Amino acid sequence: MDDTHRQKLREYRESIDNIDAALVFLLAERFKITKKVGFYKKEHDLPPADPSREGEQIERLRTLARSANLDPAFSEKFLQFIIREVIRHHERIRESGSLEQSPADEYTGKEDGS
Ligand SMILES: C=C(O[C@@H]1C=C(C(=O)O)C=C[C@H]1O)C(=O)O
Repeated sequence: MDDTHRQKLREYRESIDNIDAALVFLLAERFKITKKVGFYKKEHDLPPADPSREGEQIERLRTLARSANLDPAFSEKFLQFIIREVIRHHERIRESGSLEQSPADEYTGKEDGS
């Protein structure tokens, strides 16, 4: 690759790196608050998943995606991917009262403690 291409790509990639960093911080904040929701649900014996809330979020994000010129199907898949992980956390909190894995689970790579 010649220097011109290298320089141009470096410039674009700087911006990509900043955006990726922002995404990590945003996701960390989201998981911080969904963890609180998980403990609240456990305390009040509420189910980990709430499909009607999820349906509303998906509709809202699909509309936002369209207005931002982003593929609504992609935004839906992205949100569902995150929500699946949140529900997994809530199930773990409900069953064990914590999000931490035991050292043995970490060793075997198991996430359900089996
Ligand atoms: C965070 C919640 O729990 C689950 C996860 C959701 C999410 O990550 O947005 C939405 C609904 C629930 O299935 C919630 O009930 O608000």
